[in-house]
Amino acid sequence: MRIIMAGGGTGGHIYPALTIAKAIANRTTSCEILFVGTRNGLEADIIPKEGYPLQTIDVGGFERRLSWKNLMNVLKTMGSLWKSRQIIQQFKPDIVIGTGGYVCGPVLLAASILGIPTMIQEQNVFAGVTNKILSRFVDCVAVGYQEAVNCFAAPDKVVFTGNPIRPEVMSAVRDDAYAALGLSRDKFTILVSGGSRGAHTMNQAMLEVHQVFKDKEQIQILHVTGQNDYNYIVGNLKQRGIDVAKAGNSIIKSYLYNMPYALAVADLAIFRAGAIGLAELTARGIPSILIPYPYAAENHQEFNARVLEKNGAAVVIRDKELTGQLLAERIAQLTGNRAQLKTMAEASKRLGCPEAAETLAKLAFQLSGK
Ligand SMILES: CC(=O)N[C@H]1[C@@H](OP(=O)(O)OP(=O)(O)OC[C@H]2O[C@@H](n3ccc(=O)[nH]c3=O)[C@H](O)[C@@H]2O)O[C@H](CO)[C@@H](O)[C@@H]1O
Repeated sequence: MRIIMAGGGTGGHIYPALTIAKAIANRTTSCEILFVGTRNGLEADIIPKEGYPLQTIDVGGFERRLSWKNLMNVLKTMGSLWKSRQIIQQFKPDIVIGTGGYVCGPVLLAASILGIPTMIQEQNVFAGVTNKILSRFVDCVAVGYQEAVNCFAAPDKVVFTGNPIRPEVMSAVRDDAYAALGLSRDKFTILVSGGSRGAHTMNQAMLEVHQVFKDKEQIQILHVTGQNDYNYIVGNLKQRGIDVAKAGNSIIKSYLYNMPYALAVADLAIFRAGAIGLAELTARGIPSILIPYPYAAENHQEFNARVLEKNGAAVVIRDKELTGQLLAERIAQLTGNRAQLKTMAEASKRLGCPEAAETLAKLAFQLSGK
Protein backbone atom coordinates (compact mmCIF):
# COMPACT_ATOMS: atom_id res chain seq x y z
CA MET A 1 0.00 0.00 0.00
CA ARG A 2 1.35 3.44 -0.94
CA ILE A 3 -0.16 6.47 0.75
CA ILE A 4 0.28 10.21 0.48
CA MET A 5 -0.83 12.07 3.59
CA ALA A 6 -1.41 15.80 3.11
CA GLY A 7 -1.92 17.96 6.17
CA GLY A 8 -0.21 20.72 8.00
CA GLY A 9 0.01 24.00 9.78
CA THR A 10 -0.92 22.93 13.28
CA GLY A 11 -0.75 19.77 15.40
CA GLY A 12 -4.52 19.42 14.95
CA HIS A 13 -3.91 18.53 11.30
CA ILE A 14 -0.57 16.72 11.62
CA TYR A 15 -1.28 14.25 14.44
CA PRO A 16 -4.40 12.86 12.71
CA ALA A 17 -2.30 12.35 9.54
CA LEU A 18 0.33 10.46 11.52
CA THR A 19 -2.26 8.41 13.36
CA ILE A 20 -4.16 7.38 10.23
CA ALA A 21 -0.92 6.54 8.39
CA LYS A 22 0.29 4.33 11.26
CA ALA A 23 -3.08 2.58 11.56
CA ILE A 24 -2.98 1.77 7.83
CA ALA A 25 0.65 0.57 8.08
CA ASN A 26 -0.31 -1.72 10.99
CA ARG A 27 -2.80 -3.55 8.80
CA THR A 28 -0.37 -4.51 6.06
CA THR A 29 3.10 -5.98 5.69
CA SER A 30 4.22 -3.51 3.07
CA CYS A 31 3.41 0.17 3.27
CA GLU A 32 5.16 3.28 1.91
CA ILE A 33 4.08 6.62 3.31
CA LEU A 34 4.91 10.10 2.07
CA PHE A 35 3.81 13.26 3.88
CA VAL A 36 3.22 16.49 2.01
CA GLY A 37 3.15 19.73 3.97
CA THR A 38 4.64 23.20 4.00
CA ARG A 39 8.08 24.37 5.06
CA ASN A 40 6.71 26.76 7.70
CA GLY A 41 4.12 24.55 9.40
CA LEU A 42 4.71 22.46 12.53
CA GLU A 43 4.94 19.41 10.22
CA ALA A 44 8.48 20.44 9.27
CA ASP A 45 9.41 19.77 12.92
CA ILE A 46 7.12 16.86 13.82
CA ILE A 47 7.16 14.61 10.71
CA PRO A 48 10.96 14.15 10.45
CA LYS A 49 11.07 13.52 14.22
CA GLU A 50 8.60 10.69 13.62
CA GLY A 51 10.93 9.27 10.96
CA TYR A 52 8.77 9.84 7.87
CA PRO A 53 9.73 11.57 4.61
CA LEU A 54 8.17 15.00 4.08
CA GLN A 55 7.94 16.88 0.80
CA THR A 56 6.91 20.51 0.95
CA ILE A 57 4.94 22.73 -1.36
CA ASP A 58 4.49 26.48 -1.18
CA VAL A 59 0.89 27.45 -0.47
CA GLY A 60 -0.87 30.29 1.36
CA GLY A 61 -4.34 31.00 2.67
CA PHE A 62 -6.80 33.39 1.10
CA GLU A 63 -8.20 36.58 2.62
CA ARG A 64 -11.92 37.23 2.15
CA ARG A 65 -11.33 40.36 0.07
CA LEU A 66 -9.50 41.50 -3.06
CA SER A 67 -5.82 42.05 -2.29
CA TRP A 68 -2.31 41.65 -3.67
CA LYS A 69 -1.75 38.89 -1.17
CA ASN A 70 -4.72 37.00 -2.62
CA LEU A 71 -3.43 37.47 -6.16
CA MET A 72 0.00 36.18 -5.12
CA ASN A 73 -1.66 33.24 -3.42
CA VAL A 74 -3.62 32.35 -6.57
CA LEU A 75 -0.28 32.15 -8.42
CA LYS A 76 1.27 30.18 -5.55
CA THR A 77 -1.66 27.76 -5.54
CA MET A 78 -1.35 27.17 -9.28
CA GLY A 79 2.34 26.44 -8.80
CA SER A 80 1.60 24.13 -5.89
CA LEU A 81 -1.04 22.28 -7.92
CA TRP A 82 1.62 21.60 -10.55
CA LYS A 83 4.16 20.49 -7.91
CA SER A 84 1.54 18.25 -6.24
CA ARG A 85 0.86 16.60 -9.57
CA GLN A 86 4.58 15.88 -9.98
CA ILE A 87 4.88 14.48 -6.45
CA ILE A 88 1.86 12.22 -7.01
CA GLN A 89 3.06 11.01 -10.41
CA GLN A 90 6.48 10.18 -8.97
CA PHE A 91 5.24 8.46 -5.79
CA LYS A 92 2.27 6.65 -7.39
CA PRO A 93 0.06 6.41 -4.30
CA ASP A 94 -2.87 3.98 -3.97
CA ILE A 95 -4.71 6.65 -2.00
CA VAL A 96 -4.25 10.32 -1.03
CA ILE A 97 -5.63 11.41 2.33
CA GLY A 98 -5.98 15.02 3.50
CA THR A 99 -6.27 15.98 7.14
CA GLY A 100 -6.60 19.75 6.84
CA GLY A 101 -4.56 22.89 6.37
CA TYR A 102 -4.06 24.86 3.15
CA VAL A 103 -1.72 22.21 1.78
CA CYS A 104 -4.66 19.84 1.28
CA GLY A 105 -6.24 21.98 -1.44
CA PRO A 106 -3.71 21.48 -4.26
CA VAL A 107 -2.65 17.95 -3.24
CA LEU A 108 -6.17 16.50 -3.04
CA LEU A 109 -7.28 18.37 -6.15
CA ALA A 110 -4.31 17.08 -8.15
CA ALA A 111 -4.96 13.52 -6.91
CA SER A 112 -8.59 13.74 -7.86
CA ILE A 113 -7.74 15.05 -11.36
CA LEU A 114 -5.30 12.15 -11.75
CA GLY A 115 -8.02 9.68 -10.76
CA ILE A 116 -6.33 8.51 -7.54
CA PRO A 117 -8.73 7.51 -4.70
CA THR A 118 -9.04 10.38 -2.22
CA MET A 119 -10.36 10.94 1.29
CA ILE A 120 -10.43 14.00 3.52
CA GLN A 121 -10.80 13.88 7.25
CA GLU A 122 -12.64 16.85 8.79
CA GLN A 123 -11.93 17.17 12.51
CA ASN A 124 -14.28 19.98 13.49
CA VAL A 125 -18.00 20.34 14.15
CA PHE A 126 -18.02 23.21 11.67
CA ALA A 127 -16.15 22.24 8.48
CA GLY A 128 -13.50 24.51 6.97
CA VAL A 129 -13.92 26.18 3.56
CA THR A 130 -11.11 24.15 1.91
CA ASN A 131 -12.72 20.87 2.92
CA LYS A 132 -16.18 22.04 1.84
CA ILE A 133 -14.79 22.80 -1.63
CA LEU A 134 -12.71 19.63 -1.75
CA SER A 135 -15.69 17.51 -0.76
CA ARG A 136 -17.03 17.99 -4.30
CA PHE A 137 -13.94 16.32 -5.79
CA VAL A 138 -12.88 13.65 -3.32
CA ASP A 139 -14.32 10.14 -2.96
CA CYS A 140 -14.98 10.25 0.77
CA VAL A 141 -15.25 12.72 3.64
CA ALA A 142 -14.69 11.26 7.10
CA VAL A 143 -15.96 13.46 9.92
CA GLY A 144 -14.97 13.61 13.57
CA TYR A 145 -18.35 14.83 14.80
CA GLN A 146 -21.79 13.64 13.81
CA GLU A 147 -22.85 17.32 13.76
CA ALA A 148 -20.44 17.98 10.84
CA VAL A 149 -22.28 15.76 8.36
CA ASN A 150 -24.65 18.57 7.36
CA CYS A 151 -21.80 20.94 6.44
CA PHE A 152 -21.21 19.12 3.15
CA ALA A 153 -23.11 19.41 -0.11
CA ALA A 154 -22.85 15.67 -0.88
CA PRO A 155 -23.95 13.87 2.31
CA ASP A 156 -23.73 10.47 0.58
CA LYS A 157 -19.92 10.80 0.58
CA VAL A 158 -19.76 11.64 4.29
CA VAL A 159 -18.99 9.01 6.93
CA PHE A 160 -18.86 9.58 10.68
CA THR A 161 -15.71 7.97 12.10
CA GLY A 162 -14.78 10.15 15.08
CA ASN A 163 -11.40 11.87 15.26
CA PRO A 164 -8.29 9.67 15.21
CA ILE A 165 -6.04 9.81 18.24
CA ARG A 166 -2.55 8.42 18.67
CA PRO A 167 -2.64 4.91 20.21
CA GLU A 168 -0.21 6.14 22.91
CA VAL A 169 -3.03 8.33 24.25
CA MET A 170 -4.88 5.18 25.27
CA SER A 171 -1.88 3.03 26.16
CA ALA A 172 -0.04 5.54 28.41
CA VAL A 173 -0.07 4.19 31.96
CA ARG A 174 -0.72 6.63 34.79
CA ASP A 175 2.06 5.36 37.07
CA ASP A 176 4.70 5.49 34.32
CA ALA A 177 3.52 8.95 33.37
CA TYR A 178 4.07 10.45 36.84
CA ALA A 179 7.66 9.22 36.76
CA ALA A 180 8.28 10.36 33.18
CA LEU A 181 6.98 13.86 33.86
CA GLY A 182 8.52 14.21 37.33
CA LEU A 183 5.11 14.75 38.94
CA SER A 184 3.81 13.70 42.33
CA ARG A 185 1.36 10.79 42.25
CA ASP A 186 -0.38 12.05 45.41
CA LYS A 187 -1.56 15.36 44.03
CA PHE A 188 -4.57 16.40 41.94
CA THR A 189 -3.14 17.20 38.50
CA ILE A 190 -4.37 20.01 36.27
CA LEU A 191 -3.15 19.96 32.67
CA VAL A 192 -3.21 23.29 30.84
CA SER A 193 -2.67 23.47 27.08
CA GLY A 194 -3.55 26.08 24.50
CA GLY A 195 -3.27 23.62 21.58
CA SER A 196 -0.22 22.92 19.49
CA ARG A 197 0.80 26.57 19.19
CA GLY A 198 -0.10 27.74 22.69
CA ALA A 199 -2.60 30.46 23.60
CA HIS A 200 -1.52 33.85 24.86
CA THR A 201 -4.73 34.94 26.59
CA MET A 202 -4.89 31.60 28.44
CA ASN A 203 -1.26 31.97 29.44
CA GLN A 204 -1.92 35.47 30.77
CA ALA A 205 -4.88 34.28 32.83
CA MET A 206 -2.82 31.38 34.12
CA LEU A 207 -0.33 33.75 35.77
CA GLU A 208 -2.95 34.62 38.37
CA VAL A 209 -4.08 31.01 38.67
CA HIS A 210 -0.53 29.87 39.53
CA GLN A 211 -0.39 32.56 42.19
CA VAL A 212 -3.74 31.56 43.72
CA PHE A 213 -2.80 27.87 43.83
CA LYS A 214 0.88 28.10 44.69
CA ASP A 215 0.41 27.15 48.36
CA LYS A 216 -2.28 24.52 47.77
CA GLU A 217 -0.18 21.47 48.48
CA GLN A 218 -2.68 18.98 47.05
CA ILE A 219 -2.74 20.49 43.55
CA GLN A 220 -0.07 20.49 40.84
CA ILE A 221 -0.44 22.39 37.59
CA LEU A 222 1.31 21.17 34.44
CA HIS A 223 1.12 24.20 32.18
CA VAL A 224 2.18 23.88 28.53
CA THR A 225 2.69 27.44 27.31
CA GLY A 226 3.54 26.94 23.63
CA GLN A 227 7.01 27.89 22.40
CA ASN A 228 6.38 31.65 22.01
CA ASP A 229 5.24 32.33 25.56
CA TYR A 230 7.52 30.10 27.61
CA ASN A 231 10.05 32.78 28.64
CA TYR A 232 7.29 35.32 29.22
CA ILE A 233 5.50 32.99 31.64
CA VAL A 234 8.59 31.80 33.49
CA GLY A 235 9.83 35.42 33.86
CA ASN A 236 6.45 36.72 35.04
CA LEU A 237 6.03 33.91 37.54
CA LYS A 238 9.45 34.72 38.96
CA GLN A 239 8.35 38.32 39.52
CA ARG A 240 5.35 36.90 41.37
CA GLY A 241 7.60 34.87 43.65
CA ILE A 242 7.22 31.52 41.86
CA ASP A 243 10.53 30.04 40.78
CA VAL A 244 9.68 27.19 38.44
CA ALA A 245 13.25 25.88 38.53
CA LYS A 246 12.68 24.81 42.15
CA ALA A 247 10.33 21.84 42.22
CA GLY A 248 6.96 23.29 43.12
CA ASN A 249 3.31 22.98 42.19
CA SER A 250 3.73 24.89 38.94
CA ILE A 251 5.41 22.83 36.25
CA ILE A 252 5.93 24.85 33.08
CA LYS A 253 6.77 23.34 29.68
CA SER A 254 7.01 25.06 26.30
CA TYR A 255 5.80 22.00 24.32
CA LEU A 256 5.14 18.40 25.27
CA TYR A 257 6.35 15.76 22.85
CA ASN A 258 4.89 13.23 25.29
CA MET A 259 1.38 14.63 25.62
CA PRO A 260 -0.10 11.10 26.03
CA TYR A 261 1.68 10.87 29.40
CA ALA A 262 0.28 14.25 30.46
CA LEU A 263 -3.21 13.06 29.52
CA ALA A 264 -2.69 9.89 31.54
CA VAL A 265 -2.23 11.88 34.77
CA ALA A 266 -4.67 14.76 34.15
CA ASP A 267 -7.55 14.91 36.64
CA LEU A 268 -8.80 18.13 35.06
CA ALA A 269 -7.79 19.83 31.81
CA ILE A 270 -7.87 23.47 30.84
CA PHE A 271 -7.76 23.50 27.05
CA ARG A 272 -8.53 25.49 23.93
CA ALA A 273 -11.10 23.59 21.87
CA GLY A 274 -9.04 22.17 19.01
CA ALA A 275 -10.76 19.01 17.78
CA ILE A 276 -7.89 16.60 18.33
CA GLY A 277 -7.19 17.85 21.83
CA LEU A 278 -10.88 17.29 22.60
CA ALA A 279 -10.81 13.83 21.01
CA GLU A 280 -7.89 12.97 23.29
CA LEU A 281 -9.63 14.32 26.40
CA THR A 282 -12.83 12.42 25.69
CA ALA A 283 -11.05 9.18 24.78
CA ARG A 284 -9.46 9.26 28.24
CA GLY A 285 -12.57 10.58 29.95
CA ILE A 286 -11.00 13.76 31.30
CA PRO A 287 -13.29 16.59 32.50
CA SER A 288 -12.35 20.03 31.23
CA ILE A 289 -12.64 23.77 31.28
CA LEU A 290 -12.58 24.90 27.65
CA ILE A 291 -11.66 28.35 26.37
CA PRO A 292 -12.29 28.25 22.59
CA TYR A 293 -9.92 30.28 20.42
CA PRO A 294 -12.21 33.04 19.11
CA TYR A 295 -10.32 33.68 15.87
CA ALA A 296 -10.36 30.12 14.54
CA ALA A 297 -12.04 30.02 11.11
CA GLU A 298 -15.80 30.61 11.46
CA ASN A 299 -15.31 30.41 15.24
CA HIS A 300 -15.27 26.61 14.86
CA GLN A 301 -13.63 25.98 18.24
CA GLU A 302 -16.68 27.31 20.02
CA PHE A 303 -18.86 24.80 18.12
CA ASN A 304 -16.50 22.02 19.19
CA ALA A 305 -16.52 23.14 22.82
CA ARG A 306 -20.30 23.49 22.98
CA VAL A 307 -20.75 19.82 22.02
CA LEU A 308 -18.77 18.80 25.11
CA GLU A 309 -20.59 21.34 27.25
CA LYS A 310 -24.02 20.20 26.02
CA ASN A 311 -23.12 16.64 26.96
CA GLY A 312 -21.95 17.59 30.44
CA ALA A 313 -18.25 16.89 29.83
CA ALA A 314 -16.93 20.45 30.01
CA VAL A 315 -17.44 23.96 31.31
CA VAL A 316 -16.90 26.67 28.67
CA ILE A 317 -15.42 30.12 29.28
CA ARG A 318 -15.45 32.50 26.32
CA ASP A 319 -12.08 34.06 25.58
CA LYS A 320 -13.42 37.61 25.86
CA GLU A 321 -14.75 36.88 29.35
CA LEU A 322 -11.56 35.17 30.49
CA THR A 323 -9.71 36.62 33.48
CA GLY A 324 -7.29 34.97 35.87
CA GLN A 325 -9.79 35.42 38.68
CA LEU A 326 -12.66 33.78 36.77
CA LEU A 327 -10.48 30.85 35.76
CA ALA A 328 -9.20 30.37 39.32
CA GLU A 329 -12.81 30.42 40.58
CA ARG A 330 -13.93 27.77 38.08
CA ILE A 331 -10.97 25.57 39.00
CA ALA A 332 -11.69 25.97 42.72
CA GLN A 333 -15.38 25.09 42.15
CA LEU A 334 -14.52 21.91 40.30
CA THR A 335 -11.65 20.75 42.50
CA GLY A 336 -13.95 21.38 45.49
CA ASN A 337 -16.72 19.21 44.04
CA ARG A 338 -15.33 15.78 43.24
CA ALA A 339 -18.83 14.36 42.58
CA GLN A 340 -19.36 16.88 39.78
CA LEU A 341 -15.91 16.13 38.38
CA LYS A 342 -16.70 12.41 38.34
CA THR A 343 -19.98 13.01 36.49
CA MET A 344 -18.14 15.20 33.98
CA ALA A 345 -15.43 12.54 33.55
CA GLU A 346 -18.08 9.90 32.78
CA ALA A 347 -19.79 12.21 30.29
CA SER A 348 -16.42 12.92 28.67
CA LYS A 349 -15.69 9.20 28.30
CA ARG A 350 -19.07 8.59 26.63
CA LEU A 351 -18.10 11.04 23.87
CA GLY A 352 -14.74 9.41 23.17
CA CYS A 353 -14.04 7.46 19.95
CA PRO A 354 -10.78 5.63 20.66
CA GLU A 355 -11.38 3.28 17.70
CA ALA A 356 -11.58 6.09 15.09
CA ALA A 357 -8.12 5.47 13.64
CA GLU A 358 -8.96 1.81 12.99
CA THR A 359 -12.22 2.76 11.29
CA LEU A 360 -10.38 5.26 9.09
CA ALA A 361 -7.71 2.72 8.17
CA LYS A 362 -10.38 0.20 7.07
CA LEU A 363 -12.04 2.91 5.01
CA ALA A 364 -8.73 3.74 3.30
CA PHE A 365 -8.29 0.08 2.29
CA GLN A 366 -11.83 -0.07 0.91
CA LEU A 367 -11.36 3.13 -1.09
CA SER A 368 -7.98 2.11 -2.50
CA GLY A 369 -9.33 -1.30 -3.49
CA LYS A 370 -6.35 -3.00 -1.80
C1 LIG B 1 -5.96 27.81 16.10
C2 LIG B 1 -6.63 26.76 15.29
O1 LIG B 1 -7.27 27.05 14.30
N1 LIG B 1 -6.46 25.51 15.74
C3 LIG B 1 -7.02 24.37 15.05
C4 LIG B 1 -6.00 23.26 15.00
O2 LIG B 1 -5.80 22.91 16.34
P1 LIG B 1 -4.53 22.72 17.23
O3 LIG B 1 -3.40 22.08 16.54
O4 LIG B 1 -4.24 24.00 17.92
O5 LIG B 1 -5.18 21.80 18.35
P2 LIG B 1 -5.75 20.33 18.47
O6 LIG B 1 -6.24 20.32 19.84
O7 LIG B 1 -6.72 19.92 17.42
O8 LIG B 1 -4.47 19.36 18.32
C5 LIG B 1 -3.33 19.57 19.03
C6 LIG B 1 -2.51 18.30 18.95
O9 LIG B 1 -1.21 18.65 19.35
C7 LIG B 1 -0.84 17.86 20.45
N2 LIG B 1 0.04 18.64 21.33
C8 LIG B 1 -0.31 19.90 21.71
C9 LIG B 1 0.52 20.61 22.54
C10 LIG B 1 1.72 19.99 23.00
O10 LIG B 1 2.50 20.56 23.75
N3 LIG B 1 1.99 18.72 22.61
C11 LIG B 1 1.18 18.03 21.78
O11 LIG B 1 1.47 16.87 21.47
C12 LIG B 1 -2.16 17.48 21.14
O12 LIG B 1 -1.97 16.34 21.95
C13 LIG B 1 -3.03 17.25 19.91
O13 LIG B 1 -2.81 15.98 19.38
O14 LIG B 1 -6.55 22.14 14.31
C14 LIG B 1 -7.72 21.57 14.92
C15 LIG B 1 -8.17 20.39 14.11
O15 LIG B 1 -8.61 20.78 12.85
C16 LIG B 1 -8.81 22.64 15.06
O16 LIG B 1 -9.90 22.10 15.78
C17 LIG B 1 -8.25 23.84 15.79
O17 LIG B 1 -9.21 24.84 15.93
